[in-house]
Amino acid sequence: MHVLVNAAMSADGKLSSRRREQLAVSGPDDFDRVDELRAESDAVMVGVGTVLADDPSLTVKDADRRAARVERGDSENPARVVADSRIRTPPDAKVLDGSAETYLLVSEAAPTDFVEEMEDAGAYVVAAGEDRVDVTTALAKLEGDGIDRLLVEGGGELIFSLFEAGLVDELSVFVGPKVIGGRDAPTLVDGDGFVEEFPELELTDVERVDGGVLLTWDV
Ligand SMILES: NC(=O)C1=CN([C@@H]2O[C@H](COP(=O)(O)OP(=O)(O)OC[C@H]3O[C@@H](n4cnc5c(N)ncnc54)[C@H](OP(=O)(O)O)[C@@H]3O)[C@@H](O)[C@H]2O)C=CC1
Ligand SMILES: Nc1nc(O)c(N)c(N[C@@H]2O[C@H](COP(=O)(O)O)[C@@H](O)[C@H]2O)n1
Repeated sequence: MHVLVNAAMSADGKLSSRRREQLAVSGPDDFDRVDELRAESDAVMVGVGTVLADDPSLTVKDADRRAARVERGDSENPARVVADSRIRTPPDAKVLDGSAETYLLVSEAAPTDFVEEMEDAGAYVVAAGEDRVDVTTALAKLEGDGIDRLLVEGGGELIFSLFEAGLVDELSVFVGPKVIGGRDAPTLVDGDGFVEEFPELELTDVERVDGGVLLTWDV
C-alpha cells in the first residue's frame, strides 16, 4: 500500500484555529489539486476528530474526474476511512451518506450497539487494537480489501500515529499565506510528538500555489 499524507497548514504550521472548526487554508488551485489526489486514490482517510470538526464528505467534487474513475472500472468516489476507536462518528455524518463506501476503523472497546448502528448505516466496521485503533493492523486489513493507494487528509493526531508506525510513504503540504497561531491549535503532526528517531524526509518538489507553496516529500 502507498500512503500519501496531504494537508494544508498556515505559514506557522496550524491546520485550523484553536476553535478546531473547518478553516480553508488552501485556495481554489490547491483544493482542485486535492480533488485530483482523491480521484487517483482507492480510499481517503481521516480521524474522527476531523469528522466531528468538519463533517467532511471526502468525495471527488469534479464530475469529469468521477466519470473517469467509472470508465476505468472504479467506483465513482474512493472509499472513505475513519479512525474512530469508540465510535464517536454521528449517524448523520456525511461520511455515512452512501455516496461512497465507508470503513470505520474501531477498537475492541467500541460498544456493540454502536457497531450495529454503524453497520445499519452502511459502514464496514473493522476492529483493530484493544483501546485505540492499531493503524498497522487496520491498514493491513484495508490492503487485504484491495486498497492500494491511501490518501490521508488529517488531522494531526492521526498523522502522528501513522508516522509513529512508519506507515507514511509520501507527504504533501500546502503552506498557505496565513498566520493562525494558538498553542492549542492543531498542527500538521500532533500526538505525543517525537523526541528521537525523527522521521526523515527527502524534498522531491516545490511549487508556488494560491499565494503559498506546495512542498512534496518522500519519507
Ligand atoms: N487544514 C487541513 O488540511 C486539515 C485540517 N483539519 C483540522 O484538524 C482538526 C482535527 O484534527 P485532530 O483533532 O488532530 O483529529 P484527527 O482527525 O486526527 O482525529 C483524532 C482522533 O482519531 C481517533 N483515532 C483513532 N485511532 C487513532 C490513532 N491510532 N491515532 C490517532 N488518532 C486515532 C482518536 O479518537 P478516539 O480515541 O475516540 O478514537 C483521535 O482523538 C480540525 O480542526 C480540522 O478542521 C483536518 C484535516 C485536514
Ligand atoms: N487540502 C485542504 N485544505 C484545507 O484548507 C482544508 N481545510 C482541508 N480540509 C480537509 O478537507 C476535508 C473537507 O472535505 P469535503 O470538502 O467535505 O469533501 C476536511 O475534513 C479536511 O480533511 N484540506
